[in-house]
Parts: sequence; C-alpha cells; structure tokens
Amino acid sequence: MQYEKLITEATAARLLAYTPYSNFQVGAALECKDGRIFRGCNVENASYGLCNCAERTAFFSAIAHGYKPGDFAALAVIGQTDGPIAPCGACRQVILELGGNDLPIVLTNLHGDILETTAAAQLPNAFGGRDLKK
Ligand SMILES: O=c1ccn([C@H]2C[C@H](O)[C@@H](CO)O2)c(=O)[nH]1
Ligand SMILES: [Zn+2]
Repeated sequence: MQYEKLITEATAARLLAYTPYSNFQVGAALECKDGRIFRGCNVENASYGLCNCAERTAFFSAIAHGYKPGDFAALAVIGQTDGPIAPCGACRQVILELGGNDLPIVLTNLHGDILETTAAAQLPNAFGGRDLKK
C-alpha cells in the first residue's frame, strides 16, 4: 500500500488527541513534497465550537513551519469510524485551499478500510479565493 507510512504517522498522531468531550480521536499526517511530514490530532475545548480537527491541526502546523500551498504531497486521516473517516465540511474547505485540487487524500479507520480521494473530489462546487475577486 502506497500510503502505509503516512497512515502509520496518522495513527501515531491520533494517540495524542485531546478529546475529553467526544472521546472521538482522529489523527492526520500531511506529507510535504520535500518529504517532511506534519502530524495533527483533534484538540477539543469546553467551548465546543473551538474544537479543532486533526486535519486542520496538521495543515496549520505545516503553514506555521513555513510551508505554503503547493508544497503538499498527500494527506492521511484515521478515526474510529465504521468505514473510512469522513472529514468535516470545515476541513474540506481548508484542505482544498491549502492542499490544492489534486492533493491525494487517504481516509481510513481502525479496521484498515481505505478510501483514496482528492481534495477537489471531497468538496464539489467549492467557494474559493477566486470568488472574492471582482
Ligand atoms: O474528520 C474528522 C472528524 C471529526 N474530528 C473531530 C472533531 C471533534 O473533536 C471530534 C468529534 O467530531 O472529532 C476530526 O478531527 N476530524
Ligand atoms: Zn474537520
């Protein structure tokens, strides 16, 4: 499996999730084109709306380390779902803008079910930066 290493990284990231409210742990691993991998986990808060998903944690960490849109090669996400985990709408929006249309995404779960997709396939008819330019 092409994404074995990235899934292993996401699995390790998941163990660090801070989830006292949902007890639902998610891990993500974002590979850069230079080979560096940024891990992400979900981080919850008593003010529920402030919870940050694993996918966005990984992207924001990469950006905070100097990586830019165009620098990313693939994203893996793992959660304790019955089938491959489905990123939330907020994350799909962020993944599309920072990862780009063709970013390969591998979605999986603890049983090893796998869905290989792309950023654009996960958010059809997306709103984007181009819509803000008149
Ligand atoms: O793809 C997903 C789906 C959910 N969550 C988190 C958000 C929240 O902390 C918990 C329950 O929704 O799981 C993620 O991190 N990624
Ligand atoms: Zn999300």
